[in-house]
Amino acid sequence: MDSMKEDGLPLPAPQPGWALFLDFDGTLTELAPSPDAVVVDPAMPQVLAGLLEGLGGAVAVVSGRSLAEVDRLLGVVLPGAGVHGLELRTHRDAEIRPPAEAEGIAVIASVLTPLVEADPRLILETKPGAVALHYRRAPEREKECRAAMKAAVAGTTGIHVIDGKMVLEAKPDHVNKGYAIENLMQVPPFAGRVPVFAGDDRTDEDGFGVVRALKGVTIKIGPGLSRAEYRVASVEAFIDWLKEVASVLSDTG
Ligand SMILES: O=P(O)(O)OC[C@H]1O[C@H](O[C@H]2O[C@H](CO)[C@@H](O)[C@H](O)[C@H]2O)[C@H](O)[C@@H](O)[C@@H]1O
Repeated sequence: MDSMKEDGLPLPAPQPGWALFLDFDGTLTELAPSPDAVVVDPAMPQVLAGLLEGLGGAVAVVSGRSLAEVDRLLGVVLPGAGVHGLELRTHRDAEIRPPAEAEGIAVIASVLTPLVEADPRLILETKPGAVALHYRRAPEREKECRAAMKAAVAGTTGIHVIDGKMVLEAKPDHVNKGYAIENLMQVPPFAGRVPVFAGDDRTDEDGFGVVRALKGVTIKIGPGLSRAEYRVASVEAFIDWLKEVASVLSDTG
């Protein structure tokens, strides 16, 4: 296992043989008080189009959100993985491979509903095969949210809770972002390329582990312990770098 560090190397020079895997929240957009409040840089569709062209289509989004949500917010359809790898879409025009029935998720959501109904600052986000309890607008309620989520998941099987940024998510055990990247790396146009994964969150660490094992490039956005090798301070600086990558690759391509 690679060690966790608070710092990292400055971002590397772009390479045409990369396969680029991008987290969404905290990587392609600044975090916002609620999932619906994020604002995507209006230049993003053009930047992504440039990256797709420069990297032979090997650009994917790997998000905790559903792919339908990411498509709507980005305004561009990319190959990728949603709900931490539960949903997979290997090509831009392929159908989303739907998650297998996650027994228990509906039960967890119904157990948590009274808590959220009693405090409008809390948000229950239901996704295909997973459910997230957000406490960003009520950080002082973190402990109660943890206890409620733990109680809701007790008695279900094959489901565990992951810690995101002011969110607790219940999802099936068998998937994570590392699994998603491994799957995408087996199909064209990703196969045979060097994987590059950028993310900001604890849930991205599984992806960093897999990409490091594949001798790829791992990029952490913002502060916090990470096993990523490279580090960039902010979403803004990362998006500037993506713009530069798109421009360099179009000049050399
Ligand atoms: O894997 P990601 O694409 O980074 O998605 C992780 C989770 O992101 C969203 O929640 C986070 O962003 C919200 C909007 O900025 C913020 O309000 C919340 O506190 C963050 O945890 C999303 O709502 C989740 O479904 C994703 O799993």
